[in-house]
Amino acid sequence: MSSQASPVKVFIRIRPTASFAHELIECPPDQQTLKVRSRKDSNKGKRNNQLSSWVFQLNGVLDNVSQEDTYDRVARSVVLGAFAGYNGTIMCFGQTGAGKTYTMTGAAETYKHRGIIPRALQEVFQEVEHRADHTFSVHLSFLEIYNETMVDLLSSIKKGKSSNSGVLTVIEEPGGGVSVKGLSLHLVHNEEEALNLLFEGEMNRIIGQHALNKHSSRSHCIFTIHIESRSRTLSDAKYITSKLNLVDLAGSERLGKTGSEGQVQMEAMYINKSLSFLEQVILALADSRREHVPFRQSKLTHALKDSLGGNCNTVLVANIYGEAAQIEETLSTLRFATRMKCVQTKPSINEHVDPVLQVRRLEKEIQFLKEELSMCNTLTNRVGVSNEILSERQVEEVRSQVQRYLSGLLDEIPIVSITQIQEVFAQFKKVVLEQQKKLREQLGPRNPRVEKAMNTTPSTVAEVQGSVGAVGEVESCGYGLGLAKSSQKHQRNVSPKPSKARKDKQISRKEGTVSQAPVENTTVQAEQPLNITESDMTTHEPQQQAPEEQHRTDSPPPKTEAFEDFKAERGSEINRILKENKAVLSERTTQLRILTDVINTTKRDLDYITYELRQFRERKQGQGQFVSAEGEPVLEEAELSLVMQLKELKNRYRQAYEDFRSTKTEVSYCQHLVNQCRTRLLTEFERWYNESFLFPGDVLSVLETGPVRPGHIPVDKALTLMDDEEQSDGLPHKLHADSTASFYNAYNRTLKRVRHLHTPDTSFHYTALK
Ligand SMILES: Nc1ncnc2c1ncn2[C@@H]1O[C@H](COP(=O)(O)OP(=O)(O)OP(=O)(O)O)[C@@H](O)[C@H]1O
Repeated sequence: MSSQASPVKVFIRIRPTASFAHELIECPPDQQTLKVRSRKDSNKGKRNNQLSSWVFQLNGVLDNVSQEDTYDRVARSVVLGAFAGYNGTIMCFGQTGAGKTYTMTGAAETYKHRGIIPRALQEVFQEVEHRADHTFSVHLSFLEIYNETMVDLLSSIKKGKSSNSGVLTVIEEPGGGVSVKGLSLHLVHNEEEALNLLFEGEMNRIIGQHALNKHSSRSHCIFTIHIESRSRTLSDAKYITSKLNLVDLAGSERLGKTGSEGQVQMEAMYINKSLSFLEQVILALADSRREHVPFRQSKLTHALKDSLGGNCNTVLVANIYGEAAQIEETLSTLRFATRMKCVQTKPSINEHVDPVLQVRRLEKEIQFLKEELSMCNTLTNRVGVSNEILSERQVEEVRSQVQRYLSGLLDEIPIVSITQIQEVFAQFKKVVLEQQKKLREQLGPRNPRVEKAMNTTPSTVAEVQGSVGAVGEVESCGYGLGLAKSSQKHQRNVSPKPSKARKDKQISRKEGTVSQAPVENTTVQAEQPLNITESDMTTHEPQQQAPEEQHRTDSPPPKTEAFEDFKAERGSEINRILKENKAVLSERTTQLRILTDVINTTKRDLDYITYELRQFRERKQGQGQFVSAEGEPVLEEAELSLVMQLKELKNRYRQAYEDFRSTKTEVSYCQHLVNQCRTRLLTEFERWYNESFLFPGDVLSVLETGPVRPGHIPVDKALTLMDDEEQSDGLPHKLHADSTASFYNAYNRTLKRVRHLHTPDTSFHYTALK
């Protein structure tokens, strides 16, 4: 539970005395300030006449305050906080004989002078009685730390709950709290039982005698009240716990003042040492820059770890003398108290869930839901529907249904109940996993990339089955997944849906006069110049994916999308070259068409003039021949004109035919380049797609040793594409495939050379390449 930091509350309690040093200690009426003066120069260790003064701001100064008022001001809120689930710690600190035990336990012989512990016990049991809507259990423990040894002050009491009868050890709990393993816990039902234990423990405390206190406590004591509270009204598995640590620390003492000797002196050394560790912990806690707090240095600081730096409401009572003789120790105590004020704790409610009750509650809820479901089924005439866990026989029946469904013997699996549906899914999953396993075995030794590809869950069982040793789904534009059987041939026009790009092309064909011939069959036929088409400009763009392919999750992206991505990124350069080649091809094709028209027109004109000339000559034959004065035959003007026309047309025809032939060569060459680029684009895309989404390169090489899949050009062929072309196509220009850039440069250079070979007076000029 979230909590806010709150500082430790600090009170000063002054032991009443007849010789109160009014000139040195002043208690202003606000009861929260203490002014102290001292004549002693603490640096030099000797008295002088200079007065030093200090002002201490505290949460309360208890001067001549009764035990009852002390309890009310110091302890009441902490005790009541325990009923809300907050841990609380109240501890008394101070010089030996200053009144710590008096404050904490009080004078046992007088009821009126009883201290915080008996009053807290009284309050606890009063609250237990008042809070009838809760059940409480109260346990007590009483720990003494004497000369760095932990002692269970209630170990002599029978019936105590103890996790260990041997040595006591401080253990740290998961939430940051601490507990003492082996310390006995005693269930108490009322105040009296609790007080019995308190007094029993007090009796067992080690008491010593020295100059300042006849009954000096020689140990630190932690009396703990453990409270557990559960609601009677709510059938809740939640419950809260809290513990109240009531700590009576041993008093600091100056051996010179107490005159301790022997055992008491040794005890004093232990006490002072552990109090010094306590001061170090407080200093560390008060300094926000300190990362480490040395709690484990002593048993006392370790046992008080959660009281000092944990989720606890913590209050310190610093007990001091009012006499001038103890002013130095008083100042020392007040300085410690001031530091303690800087320590922050984070009180939070200790709420728990009882696992047994939780299970019981959930069982009840399940039962209730079952009854409600059964009622629902009855109301909707679904009698006999059971949502119980399926028996082995029923599971077997579902398995059989799934098998028959997968093999096509069963059209659908009837839905019977939720549990049956879940079992159907489980059986499907089994089938998928089995198929994956088989596939792995077929692909040979484990390969992380194969694993990755295999772990991509296919969308359907059929898909998995289809991919095992059989041809994959023939995707649009001839792309295939999986291995192709040798018997399976590629059918180019399988896909029923044209891609958007293809649709666009078809629209443009309608508008123009473009042939519908498929790409593979496109060749530029020199013998049929009039049939030159633009169909070779059609790209091999992938067609629309099948719908189920599009909606697959955890599967490779549709090839149409992937191809578009590929063209925009990885294959952008080759795609750009392809586009430019196609543009040049288009331009040359247009030129070729124009030349064809010119040739045809010229030929028609030639035929016509030839015919006219023949007619003219036939007519002339009957009229005789004109001759010149020298007797040479002379052409009439009309005949001469026809002859001149004929000559000119022949020249034009010859020139046009020459141009046509060279343009046709260019078209042929451009077409070849376009095909080459396209093949390369598709090959590289195919490889990229397979490597990126399907199989790693080494698997590909295995796959590609078999027959060529539909639309799939073997990778080794693709890689040696340029070499193959150099050897086999007989092109006059060498193509260098070091990179797409050099490829394109070579292409441009070739075109320029072809252009240069043409005579400048040709009627048809090449458009400059970009
Ligand atoms: N506020 C008080 N009113 C009346 N008597 C007091 C008060 N404070 C202390 N005393 C008396 O002073 C004596 C010493 O007190 P106490 O034993 O509580 O000191 P202490 O701090 O516990 O000493 P030590 O550290 O040596 O155990 C006791 O006789 C006690 O009754």
